[in-house]
Amino acid sequence: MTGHVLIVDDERSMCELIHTDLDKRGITSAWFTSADEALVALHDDEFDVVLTDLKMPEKTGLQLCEQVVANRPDIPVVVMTAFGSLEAAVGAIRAGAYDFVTKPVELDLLAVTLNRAISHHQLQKQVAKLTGQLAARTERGELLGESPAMQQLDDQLDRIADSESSILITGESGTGKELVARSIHKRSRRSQQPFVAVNCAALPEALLESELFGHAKGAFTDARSERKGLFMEASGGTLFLDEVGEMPLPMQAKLLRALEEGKVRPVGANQEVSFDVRLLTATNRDLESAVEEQHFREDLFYRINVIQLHLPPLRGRGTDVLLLAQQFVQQFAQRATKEVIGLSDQAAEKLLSYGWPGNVRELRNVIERAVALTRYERLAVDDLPEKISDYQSAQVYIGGADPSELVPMEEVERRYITHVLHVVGDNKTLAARTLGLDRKTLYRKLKQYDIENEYRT
Ligand SMILES: Nc1ncnc2c1ncn2[C@@H]1O[C@H](COP(=O)(O)OP(=O)(O)OP(=O)(O)O)[C@@H](O)[C@H]1O
Repeated sequence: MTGHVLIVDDERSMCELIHTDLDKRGITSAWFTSADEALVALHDDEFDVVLTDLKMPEKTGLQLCEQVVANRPDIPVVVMTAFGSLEAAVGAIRAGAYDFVTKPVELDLLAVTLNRAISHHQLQKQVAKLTGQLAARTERGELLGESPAMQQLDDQLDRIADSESSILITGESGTGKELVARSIHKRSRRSQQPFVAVNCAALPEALLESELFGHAKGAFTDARSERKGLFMEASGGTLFLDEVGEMPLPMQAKLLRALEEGKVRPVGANQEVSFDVRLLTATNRDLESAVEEQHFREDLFYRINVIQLHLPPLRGRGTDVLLLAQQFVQQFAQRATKEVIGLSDQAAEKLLSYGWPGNVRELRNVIERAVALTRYERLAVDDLPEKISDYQSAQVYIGGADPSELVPMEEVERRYITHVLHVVGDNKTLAARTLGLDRKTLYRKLKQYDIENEYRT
C-alpha cells in the first residue's frame, strides 16, 4: 500500500531510520524533530498518518495527538512509547490516537501498523467523498454516476427534457433505462402530470393493444366495461414504452398510425380519441439490425428515434460501480437494520474488475444478498457470489514473451473484434461504437476476418 507518513521524533537518527525503512517498503514520509514544525507541515501537505514519539522536550506527543484529533480527525495518529510505559500508551489512545507501538521500534511491526492506519485513512476519504456525492444526487433525481459518460448523459437529459421530441433510450438490460425515462419526465414541463410505463414484452399482442389504446364495453368476452388505455391515462404527461423492440409487427403499424395522427381508437370503438402525451421508448435490442432484418418497421423506428440516448454498460463507468454499491449498501442496511457501512478494500476491488453483464440491476441484487449474509461492518469478498469473488478479468491474448507466439497486427484486430462482440453480447451497433468504427466498416471487417461464422459457431 502506498501512503504518506508524517514522522515526529526529537531524535533525528530515529526519524532517519524510520524514513529509510519506509522508503524501502514504498511508503513515502517527511520527518520533523518538533511537534510545532510537524503541525505546520500537516497544514501544508497531505498525509495519511502521523507517527509521533510521546516523549519530546517542548510540546509532547500527547499534546500533538490532541491537536491533530481536534483539527484533522480524519488523519490517524500512531504513537511510539517507551517499552513498559503502558499507561502513556493508554493515555494516548484515550486522547484519540489510532494505535501505538513500543520502543525500541520493531520495524516490521511498525510497517504493519502504519499500513493499517493508511488504509483506514484512505477508506475514510473515499467514504467522505461518496457521502458528498450521494447528497448531490438528490438534487439531480435518482440517477447516480460521476463517470464522464454519466455526466455527459446528465447534461443531455437537462437539455432535452423540455423538448417534446420522442426519445429512444438504448442500452443493455439493467443499465437504468427506465430510471432515465423517469428522470426525463421529472425534469420536464410535464412533471406534474402522470408518468405511465408499460413493458411491451410482458403482454401478448391482443392485450397490448387494449392496454395501450383502451377498449369499448363488450369489445371482447372479458370486456364488461369500457377501459381507458394507457395513452389516455398518461394524458398531459409521459408514456414510456419499455422493450419496444419486442412489439409484434401488426401492433407496430397501429402504434405508428396513432403517433402520426395523435389519436387512438380503443378496441371495439367506432370513434377515435385524441391524446396528448410525450413518448419515450427503450430497447436493449439492436433496433437498427432489427430494421435490416425486417423485425422492426423502419418508419416507426424513425418516428420514435428522433433523439437517441445511449446508456453505457456498468463495466464502462469506472468507479461508479463503487458509488452505486455504497448507495445500495446504505439502502439495504437501513432496510434490514444492520450495521453495515460499506465495502472492504478487497470486495471493492472484485466489484471493480467484474464485467457486470446484468449491469446496475445485477449489482443491486449482489449487494442486497451480501448485506443480508454479512457478519461484518464492511462487506467482505466472502459475502459476494462465487462468480464475482473468483472472477478473473477477461483479456485478449496476443502472445507472451516467446517470439514464436507473437501475431501480426491483423490477427490482433481480429481477436479484439471477436472479444468486443463477445462482451457486448453480439450487438453490432454497440460493438461498432465501442471499437470507434462505423457499422459499415465493422461489417466489412467481420467479413474480411470471417468472424461472423466463427463467432456464431
Ligand atoms: N444510475 C443509477 N443510479 C441508481 N440506480 C440505478 C442507476 N441505474 C440503474 N439503477 C437501478 O438499477 C435497476 C435497473 O434499472 P432499470 O430498471 O431502469 O434498467 P433498465 O435498463 O430499464 O432494464 P431493462 O432493460 O431490463 O428494462 C433499478 O433498480 C434502478 O433503480
